[in-house]
Amino acid sequence: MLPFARVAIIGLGLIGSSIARAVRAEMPTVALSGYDADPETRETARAIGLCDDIADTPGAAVLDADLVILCVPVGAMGDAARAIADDLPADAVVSDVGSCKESVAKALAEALPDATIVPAHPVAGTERSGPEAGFATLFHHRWCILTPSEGTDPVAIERVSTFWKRLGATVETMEAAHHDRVLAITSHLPHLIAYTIVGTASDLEEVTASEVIKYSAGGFRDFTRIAASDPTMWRDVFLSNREAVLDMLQRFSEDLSALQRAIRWDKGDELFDLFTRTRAVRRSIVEQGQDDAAENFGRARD
Ligand SMILES: NC(=O)c1ccc[n+]([C@@H]2O[C@H](COP(=O)([O-])OP(=O)(O)OC[C@H]3O[C@@H](n4cnc5c(N)ncnc54)[C@H](O)[C@@H]3O)[C@@H](O)[C@H]2O)c1
Ligand SMILES: O=C(O)C(=O)C[C@]1(C(=O)O)C=C[C@@H](O)C=C1
Repeated sequence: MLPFARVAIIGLGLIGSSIARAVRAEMPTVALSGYDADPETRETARAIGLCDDIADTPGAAVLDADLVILCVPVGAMGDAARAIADDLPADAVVSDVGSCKESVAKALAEALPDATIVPAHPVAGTERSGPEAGFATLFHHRWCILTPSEGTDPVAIERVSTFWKRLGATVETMEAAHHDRVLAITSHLPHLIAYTIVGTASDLEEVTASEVIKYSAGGFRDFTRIAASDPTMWRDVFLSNREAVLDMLQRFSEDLSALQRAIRWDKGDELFDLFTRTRAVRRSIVEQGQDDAAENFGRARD
């Protein structure tokens, strides 16, 4: 049985459009409506037939929905929720896909005090954005983390969980604060490091900077992919998950200083031991079959 019959997607960028495509592929009888604040994005969504209906107002998009998913940058979640408040059906479940959960849960609860809210975070994406960047298989074999607050209707949680499983994801539930600490180190800090290293390289003297581009090899290239990620989305992530990111950054800086010392004082054993430990981490990730990112990116570009 389908967990929902009428799904409204607010925000039709990479994640919203991927959900729309995945719903079409996996649950074709579900009625899909969509809305995006950007008129050009709405036009594109109509032109590519992303949903059954692309509304011109957020209220019109959610009028008949039994599931509403907010797929906007985390800093815009509160605005997007306020914009649907008057038209949201009383029995609709509201969810989101934000990359941080505590701040979003607070914004949604304030904007929609009477709604049933089941926050979610599909841990899957690419550096691209917009309605044409999405693809139906984005969530296959990827985690989707639900962070419902205490007292949330278990039936609503189960329905949202079933929805994500139908899109190919593996679902896990955890507390929002814990989610934000875990993702601070596994996703947010890596993006900060990528933005920094590419920024540093591009600030080098003119000749060297052009050589950096010309000779960029595997490692740096991978950083440039991550550093091409959407500026609005990532500005919002860092400002919304401030405490956890600053804490992880402090620990990272201390470890980086230790490495700096090891290089300065010729402590080869320290370097070797660390690199041996990190190689084991990579191998265990590959063994668990979690390294299908490259495959996903290949599909994204087909
Ligand atoms: N990109 C990723 O890798 C990824 C992965 C998982 C979760 N997320 C989360 O998904 C959300 C969307 O990210 P994305 O990558 O799809 O971004 P995107 O830039 O591709 O799309 C966001 C869309 O939201 C629209 N929008 C902004 N404010 C709005 C509002 N108030 N009402 C309606 N539409 C509005 C924008 O016009 C844009 O089309 C973010 O919260 C992000 O943290 C992103
Ligand atoms: O691989 C990428 O391009 C991503 O940025 C995806 C990624 C991640 O860090 O893993 C980015 C942000 C999300 O909230 C979830 C997934």
